[in-house]
Amino acid sequence: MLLDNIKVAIRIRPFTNRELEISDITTLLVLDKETVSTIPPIEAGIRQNQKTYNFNWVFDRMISQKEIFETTLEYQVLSVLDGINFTIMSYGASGSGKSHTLVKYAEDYGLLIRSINKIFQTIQNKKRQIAIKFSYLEISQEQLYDLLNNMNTNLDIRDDQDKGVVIHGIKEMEIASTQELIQLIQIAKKQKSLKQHELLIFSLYIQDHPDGKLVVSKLIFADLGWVERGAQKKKNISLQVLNNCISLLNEAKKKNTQTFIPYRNSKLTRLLKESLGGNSKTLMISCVSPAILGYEDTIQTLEYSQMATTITNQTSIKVFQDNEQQLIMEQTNHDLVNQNEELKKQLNKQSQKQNEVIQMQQIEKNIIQHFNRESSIQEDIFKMQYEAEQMKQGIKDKQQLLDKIDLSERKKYNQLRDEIENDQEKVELQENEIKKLQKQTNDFTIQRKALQDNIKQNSLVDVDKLYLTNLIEKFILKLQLQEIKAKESIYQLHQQEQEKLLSLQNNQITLRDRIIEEQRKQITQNFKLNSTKRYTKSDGSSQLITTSKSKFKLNPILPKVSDIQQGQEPYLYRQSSSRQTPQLQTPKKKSKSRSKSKSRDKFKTKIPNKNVIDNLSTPQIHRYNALDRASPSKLIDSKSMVALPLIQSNRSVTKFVYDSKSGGYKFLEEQSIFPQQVQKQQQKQIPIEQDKSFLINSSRGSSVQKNHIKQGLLLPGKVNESLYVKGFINKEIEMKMKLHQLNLKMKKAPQKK
Ligand SMILES: Nc1ncnc2c1ncn2[C@@H]1O[C@H](COP(=O)(O)OP(=O)(O)OP(=O)(O)O)[C@@H](O)[C@H]1O
Repeated sequence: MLLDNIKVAIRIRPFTNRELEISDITTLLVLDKETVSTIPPIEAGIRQNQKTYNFNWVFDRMISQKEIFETTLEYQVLSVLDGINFTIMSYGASGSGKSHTLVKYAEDYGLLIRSINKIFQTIQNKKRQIAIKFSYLEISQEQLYDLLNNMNTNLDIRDDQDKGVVIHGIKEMEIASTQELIQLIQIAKKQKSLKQHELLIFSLYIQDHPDGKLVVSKLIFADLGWVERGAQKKKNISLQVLNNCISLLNEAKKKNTQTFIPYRNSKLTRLLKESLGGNSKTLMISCVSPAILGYEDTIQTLEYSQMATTITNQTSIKVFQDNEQQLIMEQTNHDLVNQNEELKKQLNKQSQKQNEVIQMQQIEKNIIQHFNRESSIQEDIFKMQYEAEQMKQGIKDKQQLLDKIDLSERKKYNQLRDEIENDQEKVELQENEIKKLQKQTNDFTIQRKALQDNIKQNSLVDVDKLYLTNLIEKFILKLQLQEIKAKESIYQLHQQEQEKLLSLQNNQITLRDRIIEEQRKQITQNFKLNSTKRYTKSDGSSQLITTSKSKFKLNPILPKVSDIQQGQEPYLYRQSSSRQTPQLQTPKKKSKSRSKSKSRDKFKTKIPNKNVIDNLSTPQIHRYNALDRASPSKLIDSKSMVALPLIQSNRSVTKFVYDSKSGGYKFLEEQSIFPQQVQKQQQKQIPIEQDKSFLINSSRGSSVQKNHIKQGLLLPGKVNESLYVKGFINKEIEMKMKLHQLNLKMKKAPQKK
């Protein structure tokens, strides 16, 4: 049995940036390698005298981890290979550098990694047969947690006669290298909870001890938590008991008496019982801050650390009996082999899983990035298409406005025309941009395929593959939805435009019907009045025939227009009796076959002769009419009062009048226009393009004026027969068809969704 005092090293850590902001004055003065003196800070107003402490080692701020290890442990720790227990504990306030000094397991390694590495090096060099088992636990709020197996929540400390203090149920893993230890710590740290005290325990099974017997030793690294402030303060019982034990052991030593040491009062002191006055070599690394901020903690650390220097341990080697040794060896070997396998499997599994996760995350990221790009380009295209459509509509509206502007308002006219040109340029630019973007989308199909192939070819598990395939499907669906939505809004835009047009045209149809009705009445009236009068044949007979035919379509004797021979100008011929029905005569010599027909004998074919007077007792509808010549859109203005000459006979003219004051239309029969006047008007040719006005008769009597008619409401030309009217009706049907198709399309769109 060897008597050996606890060794205590003081490590002063460097100032932190935060501490330097307050003050760079140190509270500790290192007098030599073993002595440190406190400098009570005046700023803190603490009335204390300077005090000097002695330790085994005092390490100043700039000392390296390596130096500390080489000074305090490099060879000392190897005593565990001889069967002697060894404990290294870090003690000190929060943030004083305990973990940094003791358990740092990356880069600037702490004492733990350096010690284990030294042990493995030694075992390897001397080819010694030693097995090392590792267990890792945490003490928090007087509870033990197994950090190598988080399922183990029911750990229990027991006292064994032969083995000393034993943690029942704790997992022990065999380690064969420093690297394995680092990996285990890394895994364990992930499940670490609130840190208070951490204990890393190594059991060394020494098979080649010079005694020829199995020797077991323990190496413990204890990273002790400090007294927590606030709510935690009372709960760190373990540290309070530890301080108490140190204090009592120190007193006992000073007084040279036997004192009861309350190790059992806390989990920590129970586990460290052998390290404090028991069978173990112990190194206490006390960490302190040089800053004024931590002065009180520094003093407390130095005080307890100094007390610890007086504690004496008695070290002895624990040797097992032969048969017992054999059993333990076999058991240990068996355990070690199993645990080794398990560890390797775990590590393999973990790295494989990690690879899969990384691969999967990468593919997922690629998919998301790709479809975000697709979506944003598609959105841009639709947005621009919508804007272009809006602009086009705007242009149409402006165009209509332009048509209404009178040429006399040249400035306004030019301004609007420029605006239209500008808008057209903008639309062109927009459409070019759209084309550019659409070019970019060409590659998307190939890229999508590449993403799908990547999933198939990858060594991912089926669940992951399925997830990624579904992800692509989901994005494609989203894009389709986006497309339908965008098209819907463009359809709506078109629909609005068409509805606008349709309602306008409906108004015109109503108007037309009213005109027709009035015209019919007028014709019937005139027919009765003038039935006995004779009329001269009109030129332009084809139109006259068409008109007359329509007006007298109830008369079954009248031939169809198609019956009239080509090249022969048909005209209406009226037989002598004024009461006879009007009949058509065609020239005889050019239609021999027809002349044979009995039914047509009544009609004599005649070479058109301007002198022949048509005695057909129908009202002669004035051939030249502004309605015939002028574009219908020029005939009526919805804003001013306009009279539209509709039907003219020798005696009267009936006009269709829009009265903006009353907001409606009305029919007026006006004063007579004599045939001579009519003739004059007929001869007067007004070019359609230039005709911005036409002659109207004001309802206010004789003031026959040439009024300026602004273009406005569309009105059918020659009421019921002009090509325009026919075209208009066709257009209406066409529009309705379009609207119907559009509606069908719109109904289908949500079904697609
Ligand atoms: N000697 C040193 N050199 C450089 N940095 C250090 C040193 N000591 C401590 N630090 C740094 O100071 C910070 C606190 O150190 P550490 O976590 O080791 O303190 P602690 O005493 O273990 O604190 P706690 O008890 O709260 O866990 C860490 O960022 C650490 O890297």
